[in-house]
Amino acid sequence: MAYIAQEFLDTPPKAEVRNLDFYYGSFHALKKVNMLVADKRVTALIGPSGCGKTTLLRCFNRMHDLYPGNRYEGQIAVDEINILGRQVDPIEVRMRISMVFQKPNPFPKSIYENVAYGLRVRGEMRRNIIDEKVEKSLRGAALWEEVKDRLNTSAYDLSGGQQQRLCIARALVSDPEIILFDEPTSALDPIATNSIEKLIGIIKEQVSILIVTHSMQQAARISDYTAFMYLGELVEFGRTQDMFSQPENQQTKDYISGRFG
Ligand SMILES: Nc1ncnc2c1ncn2[C@@H]1O[C@H](COP(=O)(O)OP(=O)(O)OP(=O)(O)O)[C@@H](O)[C@H]1O
Repeated sequence: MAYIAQEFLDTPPKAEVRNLDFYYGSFHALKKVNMLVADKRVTALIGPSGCGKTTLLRCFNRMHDLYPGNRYEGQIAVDEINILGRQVDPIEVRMRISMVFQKPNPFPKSIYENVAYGLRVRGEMRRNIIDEKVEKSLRGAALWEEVKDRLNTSAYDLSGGQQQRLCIARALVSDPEIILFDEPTSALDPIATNSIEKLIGIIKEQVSILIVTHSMQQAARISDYTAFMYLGELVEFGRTQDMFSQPENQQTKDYISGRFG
């Protein structure tokens, strides 16, 4: 899809994907993707299985760098700096842009240590600062009241929904500018899903959010903008309301109405 004008958004773009191609070895997984991520808004990535949603999401925090043979071409500019640039440290990028995965994946540590870990690896040693930030992040993830009296117990003793909120607290602790969510509720029941969706609505007041979802209802409920992908291309990008009521592209229309995928 061609370049999207910044004026299209109701807030300035936090990130801008420009002519992005991505290759897994010789497999061309993303093809000239252009997209905007509006500041303090939720952008949903939708499309049939294998279209490249997760691949695109992972470009944003340089996850692909962990495997040899992967290659990017093009740019993802965050505040006008290309985070795919060779001079940019991927570890730095992952502090600014954190990720929450499909399955809750707490570390085999206490609730407290799960959140504190991100601070410790950055060299934070001051106990009072760590305490403060752990509490703030757990509050931000709507988990504090449930765990404040058992911070030193194992994260594995939490329910799936609580574990996912713990992972959100872990993502929040580095004060990220963008949070990437890869199907964050697909392993959760409807009640836990509802609480994560509500939470995303609150977090977006502070942070820009990009979310991959297979649920059209979820995209419609929580996102402000939606990007529809197909076979590695970004086919349509628009305001979620418009996209779901009057998609411009026939493929988008077919997908949204459940006619394929
Ligand atoms: N590590 C890899 N090596 C080679 N090809 C890969 C790799 N990971 C993904 N692919 C391929 O890249 C394409 C896009 O995959 P991706 O996981 O991004 O799709 P997706 O839209 O997120 O799918 P789903 O909705 O099923 O999670 C697919 O054809 C997939 O087979």
